[in-house]
Amino acid sequence: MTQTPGIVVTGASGRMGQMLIKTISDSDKAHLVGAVEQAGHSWVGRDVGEAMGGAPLGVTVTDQPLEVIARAQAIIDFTAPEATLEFAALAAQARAVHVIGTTGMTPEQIARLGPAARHAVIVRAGNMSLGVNLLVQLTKRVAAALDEDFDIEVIEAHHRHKVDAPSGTALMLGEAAAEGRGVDLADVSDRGRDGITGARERGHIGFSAIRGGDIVGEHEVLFAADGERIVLRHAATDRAIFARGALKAALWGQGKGPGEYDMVDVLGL
Ligand SMILES: NC(=O)C1=CN([C@@H]2O[C@H](COP(=O)(O)OP(=O)(O)OC[C@H]3O[C@@H](n4cnc5c(N)ncnc54)[C@H](OP(=O)(O)O)[C@@H]3O)[C@@H](O)[C@H]2O)C=CC1
Ligand SMILES: O=C(O)C1=N[C@H](C(=O)O)C[C@H](O)C1
Repeated sequence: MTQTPGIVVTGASGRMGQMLIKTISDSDKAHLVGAVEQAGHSWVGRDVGEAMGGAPLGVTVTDQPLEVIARAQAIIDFTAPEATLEFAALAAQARAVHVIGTTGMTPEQIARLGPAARHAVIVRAGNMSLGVNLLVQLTKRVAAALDEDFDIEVIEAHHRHKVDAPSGTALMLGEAAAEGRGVDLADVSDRGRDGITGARERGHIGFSAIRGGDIVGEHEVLFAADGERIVLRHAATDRAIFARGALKAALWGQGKGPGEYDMVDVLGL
């Protein structure tokens, strides 16, 4: 029988880490070969299934990522920017597909993924769901069809624990709107308005972030003109959509040439 790809999950105890472990364990297309946490974490040395409060999965949580990545065909990584850069180097060494869901990376940190992508496949997206990646395409089309009489605003809402803003998804949507308009987002981006900001500048793309409760992730792209408004909206109600997308990316990357890819490549949108 052909063996399915073995996958390592980093940030195993995290909200996404646990969802990924469940998704991989339930899948017949891949199997879990490693679960990584930081040194000193209370889960290290325990069976990851038991640590999650369920049945044993036969995988012990480790703080030695290279040991498990060396035996894996893919690593799925929803952690934090500097950790992701370290995992990228290890995945490149092992020639394992590195699926990156981590958001909040600066342009400099993203550029530092370049050397790893010369040796291995990297699939990175601020949102791994089918719905959001479709919304990105729609945003690009709508922005291309409208002129600057329509003000573009990206509004996002997330749970109280989220540490980065605007969300990775909001930035993807902003980039798509800017691309549709044929402008560089860095030149037209309005972030964090407060105080006497002056009137809105024509052609700018604004961002607003709401944080509260257990909101999984909601995104709206507003095109507002005199006399009419268009609203494109996505609401995530279950983190499983991100985990399913990430697993799809890990499988899609098998046998692909080294390089940087995103979910538009994976989903063929
Ligand atoms: N692209 C997408 O579709 C999605 C992206 N995300 C992004 O994924 C990331 C994680 O989100 P979420 O699961 O909610 O966050 P959590 O805080 O619940 O989990 C983060 C995990 O990463 C671990 N971690 C943090 N720093 C390091 C490090 N230096 N080395 C190793 N492990 C580390 C944490 O360990 P510890 O507990 O020890 O701190 C924790 O287990 C965020 O950037 C979020 O925006 C989230 C959902 C969807
Ligand atoms: O931190 C989260 O939770 C999420 N992060 C991603 C983002 O920054 O857009 C994706 C999703 O919205 C959930």
